[in-house]
Amino acid sequence: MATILVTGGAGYVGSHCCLALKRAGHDPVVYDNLYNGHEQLVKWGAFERGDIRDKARLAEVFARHKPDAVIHCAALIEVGESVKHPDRFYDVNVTGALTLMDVMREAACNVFVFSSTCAIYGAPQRLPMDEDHPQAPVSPYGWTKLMTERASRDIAAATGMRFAHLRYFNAAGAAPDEGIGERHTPESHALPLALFTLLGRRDGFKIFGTNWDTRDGSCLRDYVHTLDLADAHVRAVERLLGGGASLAANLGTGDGVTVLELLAAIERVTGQRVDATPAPRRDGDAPALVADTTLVERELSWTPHRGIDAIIADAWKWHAKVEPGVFG
Ligand SMILES: NC(=O)c1ccc[n+]([C@@H]2O[C@H](COP(=O)([O-])OP(=O)(O)OC[C@H]3O[C@@H](n4cnc5c(N)ncnc54)[C@H](O)[C@@H]3O)[C@@H](O)[C@H]2O)c1
Ligand SMILES: O=c1ccn([C@@H]2O[C@H](COP(=O)(O)OP(=O)(O)O[C@H]3O[C@H](CO)[C@@H](O)[C@H](O)[C@H]3O)[C@@H](O)[C@H]2O)c(=O)[nH]1
Repeated sequence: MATILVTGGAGYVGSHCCLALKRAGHDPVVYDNLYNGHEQLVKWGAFERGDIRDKARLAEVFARHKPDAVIHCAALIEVGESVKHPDRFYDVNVTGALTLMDVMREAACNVFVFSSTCAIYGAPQRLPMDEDHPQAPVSPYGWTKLMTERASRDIAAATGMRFAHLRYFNAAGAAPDEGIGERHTPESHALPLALFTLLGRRDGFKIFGTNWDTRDGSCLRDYVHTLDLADAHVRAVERLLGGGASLAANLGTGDGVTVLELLAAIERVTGQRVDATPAPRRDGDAPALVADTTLVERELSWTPHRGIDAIIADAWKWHAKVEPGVFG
């Protein structure tokens, strides 16, 4: 059993990582400033409130819990906001990661699992996208993630730290039976927004572009269940703690789903039709993003077990039944 510090563990992906760590026999400790997180989502270990840019507070938490490894999920995540306020994103996502790795070095904590993103690749030059795809982010958010990957690679070479850069495609789904799921404020992701329409929390769903070069004209994405994502984090931590080599790996399913297919799947799963209307393309969107998962299957023996219907069913149960109770 290892003690794992999960930064951003009061957030969406981080809370699922804590559940998976606990199920695997480990001891998660959440470090989060609650900027976008929720204390109600911290259910499987200690909670330490703090900012990843606060070196003294981090050092105190490392001294108290002596983590064997870090899963670094804490970040600002809104791509559009990163265009408006790049300084904030570089500060939290890059300075915060550097501060965290500095404290890790001082505490002789050598395992760093990092929430990266397919946004580091930028516009797709080939599909599916493998890890050697050219890296040319189109937003400051993507750059902060790429810079953190680069910095941790260099720090690892100098210090002996080992890393796993996990490049998520579209995280989706929930663990409603465990009382955790997605709650971003503001929400910008397609699946929760479509479900909010069914729940009367939004007036209608806008399909951002219907003339893309895809099989039905709407954008194609690779949705991966957060429980599958979390399982990959546990595998990555265990590999590195066991002395395994660093890696950078895509986390996706390899199967693309268009926005129109997502809406059809929602109708299939919930029995209700989303009121959706075509709208102009959203700035910064790529037409299609799909992962090549060969590397992660080989290196972590990881395959996602939940397809789009299971993702929607869990998200639907979370938003419709569980989330209102969790947040009062
Ligand atoms: N959701 C996705 O589809 C997706 C895709 C690719 C990558 N990612 C990455 O996964 C990670 C988690 O994303 P998420 O969807 O769970 O977002 P989230 O907002 O739910 O979680 C991020 C957490 O980080 C915390 N945080 C923010 N700034 C902090 C700071 N300065 N100090 C301490 N804690 C801070 C927030 O309070 C929040 O709990 C992020 O790094 C994100 O970039 C997410
Ligand atoms: O109201 C909406 C919201 C989204 N979409 C479309 O749905 C798809 C998925 O959008 P969204 O759920 O917002 O995810 P992405 O924009 O694909 O962003 C994901 O992929 C990025 C990498 O490109 C990551 O950085 C993000 O964190 C992650 O959420 C895109 O084609 C959007 O254009 C709509 O049509 N209507």
